[in-house]
Amino acid sequence: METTTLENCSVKVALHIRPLIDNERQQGCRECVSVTPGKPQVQVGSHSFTFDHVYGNGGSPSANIFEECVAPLVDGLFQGYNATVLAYGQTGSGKTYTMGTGCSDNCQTKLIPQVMNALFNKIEALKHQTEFQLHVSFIEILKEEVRDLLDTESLGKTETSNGHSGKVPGRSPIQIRETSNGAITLAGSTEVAVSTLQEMAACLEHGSLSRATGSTNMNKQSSRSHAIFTITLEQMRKLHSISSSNYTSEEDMGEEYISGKLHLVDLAGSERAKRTGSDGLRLQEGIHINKGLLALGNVISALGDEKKRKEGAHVPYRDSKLTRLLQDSLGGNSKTVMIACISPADINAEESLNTLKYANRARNIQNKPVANRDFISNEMQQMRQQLKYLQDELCARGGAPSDELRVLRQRIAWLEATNEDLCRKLHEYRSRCAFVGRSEIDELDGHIYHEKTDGLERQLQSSDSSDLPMAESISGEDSRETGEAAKELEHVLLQNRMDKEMNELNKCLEQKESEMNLIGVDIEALKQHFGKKIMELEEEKRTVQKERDCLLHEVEKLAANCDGVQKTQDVRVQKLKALEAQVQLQHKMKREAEQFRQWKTYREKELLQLKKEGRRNEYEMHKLEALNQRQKMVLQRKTEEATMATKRLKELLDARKYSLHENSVYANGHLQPGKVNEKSLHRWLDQELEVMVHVHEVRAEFDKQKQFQAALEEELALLKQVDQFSYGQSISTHRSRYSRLLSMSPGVKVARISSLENMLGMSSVALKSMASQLTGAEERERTLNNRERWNQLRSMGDAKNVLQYLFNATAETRCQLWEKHVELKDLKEQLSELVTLLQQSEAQRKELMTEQKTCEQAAIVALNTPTELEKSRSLKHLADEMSGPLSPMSLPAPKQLKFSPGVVNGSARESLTFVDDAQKMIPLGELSSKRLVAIGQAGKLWRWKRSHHQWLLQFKWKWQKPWKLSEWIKHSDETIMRSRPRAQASINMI
Ligand SMILES: Nc1ncnc2c1ncn2[C@@H]1O[C@H](COP(=O)(O)OP(=O)(O)OP(=O)(O)O)[C@@H](O)[C@H]1O
Repeated sequence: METTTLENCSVKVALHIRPLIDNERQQGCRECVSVTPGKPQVQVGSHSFTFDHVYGNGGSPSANIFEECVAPLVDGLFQGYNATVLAYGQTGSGKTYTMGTGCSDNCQTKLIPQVMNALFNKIEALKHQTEFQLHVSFIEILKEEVRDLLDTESLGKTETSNGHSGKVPGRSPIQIRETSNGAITLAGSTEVAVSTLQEMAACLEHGSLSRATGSTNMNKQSSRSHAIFTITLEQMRKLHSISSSNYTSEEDMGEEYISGKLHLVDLAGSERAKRTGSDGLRLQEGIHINKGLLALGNVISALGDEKKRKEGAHVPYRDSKLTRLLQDSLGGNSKTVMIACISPADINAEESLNTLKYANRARNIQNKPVANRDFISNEMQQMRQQLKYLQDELCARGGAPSDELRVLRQRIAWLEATNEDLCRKLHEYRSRCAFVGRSEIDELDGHIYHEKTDGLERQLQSSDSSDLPMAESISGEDSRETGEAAKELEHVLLQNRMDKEMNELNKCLEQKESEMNLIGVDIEALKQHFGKKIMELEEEKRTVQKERDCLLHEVEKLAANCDGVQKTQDVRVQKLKALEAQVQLQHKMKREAEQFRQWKTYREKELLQLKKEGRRNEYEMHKLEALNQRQKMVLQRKTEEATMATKRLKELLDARKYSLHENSVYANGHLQPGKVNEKSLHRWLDQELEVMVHVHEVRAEFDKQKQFQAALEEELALLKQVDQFSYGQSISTHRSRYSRLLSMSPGVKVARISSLENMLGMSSVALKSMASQLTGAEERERTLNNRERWNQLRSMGDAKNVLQYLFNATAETRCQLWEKHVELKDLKEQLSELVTLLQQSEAQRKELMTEQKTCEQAAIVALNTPTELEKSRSLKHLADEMSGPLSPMSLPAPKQLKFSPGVVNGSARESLTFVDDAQKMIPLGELSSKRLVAIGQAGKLWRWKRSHHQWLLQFKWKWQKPWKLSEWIKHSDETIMRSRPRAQASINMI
């Protein structure tokens, strides 16, 4: 196989930004990717990237991808260049959508169907000079195993209950091999020969349906494997010498064999388990997907780094099956286009940035496209000569009869024309013949006619079925004879017909005349009969007219008599009408008054309602303002924290750069090894650890911020949807959670939406800045983790030193951890004590409430006390009961109050009872003995005091401050309420 090599050509990268999808819109996501107008350039936050093409979201229309990026590869395939189209991007970014590998209905806007169309159109155009053979294969890499998507048998067997692969007994898995000339092949994969577009489309559809997909939080139909659809085109092209001027003299120079492969790759998307919500099988798949993509990233990094490339650094193709299979496409002999797919949503900013960085790096990869051509000269030449010899011989044999053939053709044409003419005439005769049959032409004429027509028909038939010599016999003479006979026959027929018509008309005339004679008698009789009838009717008419005149006359007379009566009646009728009108007016007025009343009530109600609503809105507005304020403060705090963390991280990263520089200075021999080195190593290690901790901190802040943003977005989306909720199932499912939103008035809703959007904007900015720091830092961490971190250590001494330092640090950290553990345990114990205290104080509060009620009732009863004397007596009694000192002054003596000792629920209690005038006992409540004693001991003075016509029980607490009992209870309530959040916080902490 001879190969033609093109100059180095770099991997072309096209960026495809899909529009926001429904799911993202519902979450209230905003676009965070902007395209520079007229340039293939995009910005995400402070980052800017340039590609070969940018499609969607303000860039070129997506429909141009095929023409601008893929069609040149299809053309190259016909020249023998291998090609690869690679769709790369995070999960849900639109790779499958763009490629069309998930498309069962062969949608023509996707890339693979367009490739197939272009391929077959070109084959159709070239097929007269080239022989084509097409093969397709379709494989997927699922969990580091290559599966054949076109091998129905093995797929059927491998399918397990969860729809994913297992090993097939007896069938060896597909192996990746490298041929002697370095090409990568798949041993054991099915290669289906196709000759039509439909067959190829069927292969694509069939394989797409067999591909492993599953649902994740980020994509309902997420591809769980990397899929490669490969089209192999083989051509055998005839070569002709350039000097030949015309076709016949063109000299055959042999044939050229050209082959090319086009790989159409739809990668599975990178994913974060946290966001996809994957677990179990999906998580496993995700891990494998990310591993494959990481390996691809490493290959791209190795190839994209110019320095490494020049040094001929190792490219880790063998780290995964994916990179092994794409070896030709990345840095190999293929023409490659990478289509980097991203989502424009701010929620995906971090992932999109990663994709953009990788894609940007891929632009630096240099490929060396090679055309695969071969001249199969000798054997083919021989065969061609043989063919030519045979063709010549055929020509020599077939050349003589060509004149004869021409004459024969002319004859056939002439005969066909004659035949047509005769057929037309025959048709005319046949129709006339039918007419003759109907007019009952006499037998003789019929006989003549039939004989003639039969003769003619026979003639025609003979001419119809005649072969060539027979056809020659029908010459001009025969046709003249036929014409004369036809004219004769026509004339005879016409005559007969006219005779017959004449006879018939005569007959008709005779018949009519005889009828007229018969009818003539009857008409006279009928005339007489009807004349009589008319006379009778005229007479009757006259009689009826006379009767009518008489009756009219009588009516006129009667009318003249009734005139007086009529007048009175008219007056009455008028009065009645007036009355009726009055009544109706009254009714109307009543109705209107009623309507007015109803309207007024309705309006008043409405007004009330509006006022109520206004108040409610005002209240809501205040509440919302408070909420907005609170949330803004939280957001501000979070943003500040995030900014601080990001800033610290940035400082650390800068410091690390400096320390690396320091180390490398030492490594270059500028500094003396020894103490300085040791210290700088320790400093370096501290910084490394601190960077790790800060990356962790920023990541945690980032996640928190994202959660906060997600909550805001959810609320915003719901607020926007609220109006669309019909009172049905959706409202019932959301009501409990979002009743507050559902009952919001429009004004409040608008205010809330704008405040949410404001906050989202702030949050989006913070997220973007964190994402940009994080991607850089995490990527560096990954690289360092892989190999580079420990490159700082130059000797065993350094390594030991660092190890010792690390050991000390770990030991110290563990000791601190242990101390923290002990502290935590103490805290827990304190907390449980607090909880008990809380419970006790809650019980006390309840008890005090009951007491307050009892005392208040007692005070009310005391109001009815008749004399001061009785009051003081009664108070003395009360004081005795309470075993506390009492002031005798101004105390009421509620003779009706009685304390009686008793036991309730195992504790001593005093029942306070009111005895009314009829000596009826009315229970008022209970005071625990303990409480009474406590009050008695603590209180220095009890007194009843009259103020504002109300008796209130007061006592002095130990610090001599006078307290109302209700105030005292309130005070203890507040104490409990104050201690509650602290206790709750402690519980949460534990
Ligand atoms: N250009 C686009 N226009 C409209 N919708 C799109 C576009 N690209 C993708 N989508 C929609 O986005 C969703 C995700 O697309 P797709 O399945 O192609 O993503 P993917 O990158 O292949 O994901 P995965 O890696 O998980 O398989 C689908 O619902 C798809 O219809």
